Amino acid sequence: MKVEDRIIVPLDVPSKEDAIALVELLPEVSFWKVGLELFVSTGPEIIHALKHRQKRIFLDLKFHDIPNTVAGATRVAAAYGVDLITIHAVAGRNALKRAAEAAVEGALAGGCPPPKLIGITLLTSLNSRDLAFDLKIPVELPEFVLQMALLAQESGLNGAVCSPMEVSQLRQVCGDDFLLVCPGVRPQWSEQGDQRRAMTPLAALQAGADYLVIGRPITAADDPVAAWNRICKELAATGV
Ligand SMILES: O=c1ccn([C@@H]2O[C@H](COP(=O)(O)O)[C@@H](O)[C@H]2O)c(=O)[nH]1
Repeated sequence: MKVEDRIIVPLDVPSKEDAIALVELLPEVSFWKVGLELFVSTGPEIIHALKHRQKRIFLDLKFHDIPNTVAGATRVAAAYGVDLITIHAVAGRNALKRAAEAAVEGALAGGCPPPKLIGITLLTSLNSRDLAFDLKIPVELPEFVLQMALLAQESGLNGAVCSPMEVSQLRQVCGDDFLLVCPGVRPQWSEQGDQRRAMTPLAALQAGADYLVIGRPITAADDPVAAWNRICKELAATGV
């Protein structure tokens, strides 16, 4: 796969019009992420619009609820024919297992291939201090992320979302077939914003990430096309 096809760009915008404007501005982006803001605004309309343009879709709604509710939401989302769906691993083993079953049922009902389900381990906007002092989780951050990834894997999910800082450990323990998707990716020339566990695109890929999620360094740049080209050029130059 070409390196640019391993970059997922989030459509973190408030309307369908804004989203389509970005998609048309960046025709070389093949994989787009639809998150909470856009989906709350447009519902499945944006999914249909992206599919109509032959784009791959990461539906990042981060389901986190009781098993019956997570399963119901996953079943409906899987029928849209999206490629990736996120569920918080802390929803628990039963919710994750029910989601894995529901994804297959939903895809069958929608007549499309089942999406890959990936578990959120720990949001990349959180650091060790947040984990220990605010969330009161008495486990070192890398260990917590690993345990959440293993829970996702044991429950039948296809992969996990983690920061580039944990990807190498997860790759080693979870194996090559477990999909690792990394937000918290920042080129050296961009601002960190609210990301707390960030690394560069090259470092994330070298550590073993399958996909990178890179948003504001591209979409909030003065010239998004130039920012996209710069990231792709920098990666291509390294031969990753
Ligand atoms: O742990 C997570 C899970 C999801 N995200 C999402 O990724 C993008 C990152 O956007 P940037 O603009 O590159 O920060 C965003 O849509 C988040 O909802 C994450 O950042 N961390």
